[in-house]
Amino acid sequence: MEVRARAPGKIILAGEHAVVHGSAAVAASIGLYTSVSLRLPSSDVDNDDTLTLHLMDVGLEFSWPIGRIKEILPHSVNNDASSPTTCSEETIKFILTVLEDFNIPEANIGIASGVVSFLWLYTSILGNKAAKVIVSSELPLGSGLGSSAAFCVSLSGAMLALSGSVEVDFDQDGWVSFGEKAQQLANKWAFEGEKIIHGKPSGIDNTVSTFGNLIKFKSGALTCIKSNMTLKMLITNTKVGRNTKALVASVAERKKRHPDAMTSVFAAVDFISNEFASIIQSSSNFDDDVTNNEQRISELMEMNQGLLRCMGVSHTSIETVLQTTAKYDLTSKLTGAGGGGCVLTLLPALLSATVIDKVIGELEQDGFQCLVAEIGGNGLEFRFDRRS
Ligand SMILES: Nc1ncnc2c1ncn2[C@@H]1O[C@H](COP(=O)(O)OP(=O)(O)OP(=O)(O)O)[C@@H](O)[C@H]1O
Ligand SMILES: C[C@@](O)(CCO)CC(=O)[O-]
Ligand SMILES: [Mg+2]
Repeated sequence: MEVRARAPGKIILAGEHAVVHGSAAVAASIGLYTSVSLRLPSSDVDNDDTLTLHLMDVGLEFSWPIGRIKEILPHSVNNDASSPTTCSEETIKFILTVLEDFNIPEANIGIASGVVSFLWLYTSILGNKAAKVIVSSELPLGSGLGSSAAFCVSLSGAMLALSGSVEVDFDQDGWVSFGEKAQQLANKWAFEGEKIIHGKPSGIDNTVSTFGNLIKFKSGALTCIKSNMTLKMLITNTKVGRNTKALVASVAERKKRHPDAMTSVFAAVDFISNEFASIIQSSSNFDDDVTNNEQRISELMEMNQGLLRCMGVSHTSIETVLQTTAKYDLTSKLTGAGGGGCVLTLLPALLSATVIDKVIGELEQDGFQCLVAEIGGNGLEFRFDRRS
């Protein structure tokens, strides 16, 4: 039997990093997905008694005999899909040493934490069943668009769908959402996966990937934002690689060194995110209101970027994007963990297509990659392939 699941990436409109320290943040899902195909053997002939993980985006395949899985992760014998549990530091370190056998190329070394996350989720949710799992993504990996969360959410969704622990309708055609209870459980498991990749995640990325749309998030609590404002953002990928875990840890270190100053920075971000959320929530479609709201949002983005600089997570490539877009009177801020990765630029509703083309042309000439993605679409979805 085969199930497919997909989960979207995200942009953070305001509040990244500060959200890890209890401030509010605003995020939206984007129409770029990570997809998982999970196939359990349907007959003994099919069953070669191995667990295989194929990561298409990096061209790597991992495979373990089920006997080895039981040795590495003995909890797989008594797994309980209904109660999400945290993988201990000790177990993470142990699995990382086991993965040394695969000689993961240096350029893809960050993938190891994704594989640990996969193994933890798989053995916790499906125990030690043989299976073939294939992951592919439309998202750039490690660029601030929530690829790690989309990875963990889509895996958790596919695994839960075949676990027997959530109700799923096998008879529906096309992509369907899970019921609320199953969504909550997938989100909790994905958070456990994110902990392995991020160290200390706030939970905003897995939450927006699971539930989709526009959300405000603070101290683990989600508020859905209903907005009729058409927010248009240009996403520019600086293509400078970075690692969210290291950046989150560096902000925590800075907070230890300057607790009062950093607490004030986080408090300022909290005000910015709350104001951002209330503007997009209350917006009307009258031209004057739209322009006024866009000006306010643009100022909040500028302030948020300044505070992200205070946290030490901007980068020369990000500053170059900011300077280029400023030439066209456009405001930008980094999105996600920063340190490279992606930058958002607000595209006002009345901005002409000619100007947009010019900005994109100039950014691409600098070697950056521009993406235009739909904001605020669906979250986690699944579908069954009845032929298998
Ligand atoms: N499609 C994928 N295939 C394999 N591993 C993936 C995939 N997507 C994400 N990962 C894992 O997630 C890691 C990247 O996560 P990281 O949190 O650093 O970046 P991000 O999630 O793209 O950005 P941000 O957290 O700032 O939104 C990869 O190194 C890998 O371990
Ligand atoms: C940098 C951060 O705030 C967002 C990464 O997309 C980390 C997190 O909230 O887990
Ligand atoms: Mg991430």
